[in-house]
Amino acid sequence: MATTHWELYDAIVIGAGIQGCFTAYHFTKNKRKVLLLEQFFLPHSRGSSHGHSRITRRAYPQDFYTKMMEECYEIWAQLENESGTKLYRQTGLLILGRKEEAEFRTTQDNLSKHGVEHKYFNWEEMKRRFPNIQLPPGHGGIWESSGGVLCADKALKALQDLIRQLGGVIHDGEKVTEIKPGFPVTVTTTTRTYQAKSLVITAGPWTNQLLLPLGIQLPLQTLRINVCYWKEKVPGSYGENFPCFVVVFPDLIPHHIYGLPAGEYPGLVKICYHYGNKADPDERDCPSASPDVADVRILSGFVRDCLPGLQPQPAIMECCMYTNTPDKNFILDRHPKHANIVIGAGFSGHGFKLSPVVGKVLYELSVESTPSYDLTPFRIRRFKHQDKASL
Ligand SMILES: Cc1cc2nc3c(=O)[nH]c(=O)nc-3n(C[C@H](O)[C@H](O)[C@H](O)COP(=O)(O)OP(=O)(O)OC[C@H]3O[C@@H](n4cnc5c(N)ncnc54)[C@H](O)[C@@H]3O)c2cc1C
Ligand SMILES: O=C(O)[C@@H]1CCCC=N1
Repeated sequence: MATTHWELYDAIVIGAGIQGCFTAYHFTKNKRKVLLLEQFFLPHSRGSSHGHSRITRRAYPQDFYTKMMEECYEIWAQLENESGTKLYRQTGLLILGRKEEAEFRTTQDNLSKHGVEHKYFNWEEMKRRFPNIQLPPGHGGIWESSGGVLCADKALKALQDLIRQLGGVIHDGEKVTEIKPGFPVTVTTTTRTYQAKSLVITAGPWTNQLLLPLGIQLPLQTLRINVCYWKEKVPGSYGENFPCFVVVFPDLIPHHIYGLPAGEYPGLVKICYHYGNKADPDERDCPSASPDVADVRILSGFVRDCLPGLQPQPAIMECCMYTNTPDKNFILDRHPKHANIVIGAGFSGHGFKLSPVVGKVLYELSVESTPSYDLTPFRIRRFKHQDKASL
């Protein structure tokens, strides 16, 4: 039976992925008592935040993300200073596509509007500057020099160390099994019961499991993503001086492809498809899941045609989870009936870079201070006519 722990926390945060860690970090920075609960022993690789690397960039078609990224870059730098750990490598980033295509053009316009340094390279310029990228005719690249790589595992460790140093409490290996709404909110795990003034749920692909007894289901799709690594034919050709890239070829490939320079594993370039197979996070690796590999076939074709210096079959395949919303925008909101329960979910495969501001906003919602950003695009009520939603 779970024993009761009689300390009243300002907040309990469920889930020590990057969003829960940054939320707990903002609580401790603001001198609030926070308890971060994680079902698995840390570190673990069963959610969405593990692995060595993530892309960071300001290049987005939606200007609310570009705006948020300004402060994200500042907080990432602050975290580097406070932890004494290098977390960001500036590699530059290319968005590859066609000027005539809406998303490509909106991204370029958005960078101009926000004064972000960037350039457009047409097909000939791309060929000259990046001879190891072979684009289809008529395609070009938007170059954003501030794009780069974030060190994901190191960031999680840095945040968890700082949360503890600043007086926050982290309990790993404790799965939350029951939430009793109210003031205070009562949270029971596999070992103990706790109370807090507010609760933040940042449970990644497990979010709807926790929300079911709280009377809502969000329209979230949980996907198993194949994380593929591709071998350089000539060692070093896609390493040090190669940028991150995002491929936006909607006429040829239904979802984005993205890549990061070799470095994580020597001589291997990480290239993934921005879509996967539907999967329950608890059954991600079960042999019965037998995912189809249409994504890997698409990636192989892209590598063969556009990155001729790489072997066109993956050398390593790992696994990660996405939690997608129908519009691929995040959910950052309060529970519709319980105002002291805050939800951060649906990061749709692009939430890592934005986690410093996500954590700040979730903190602000919990302590009822005015959010620093307009949260209209992230509200739960935008789904009120959605089939899968029960709000
Ligand atoms: C292959 C891949 C590549 C990506 N690339 C990029 C990129 O280049 N750039 C970018 O910005 N983003 C990228 N992302 C997206 C980004 O990594 C995610 O948006 C982000 O990690 C989501 O974090 P999270 O904290 O919401 O979820 P998670 O990391 O899944 O964390 C949720 C946590 O909650 C815990 N939990 C769940 N239920 C309970 C419970 N009942 N009790 C206690 N704990 C619980 C889980 O164990 C887990 O640790 C990528 C994602 C993947 C999978
Ligand atoms: O968020 C990112 O930058 C990457 C690349 C584009 C698709 C998803 N993740």
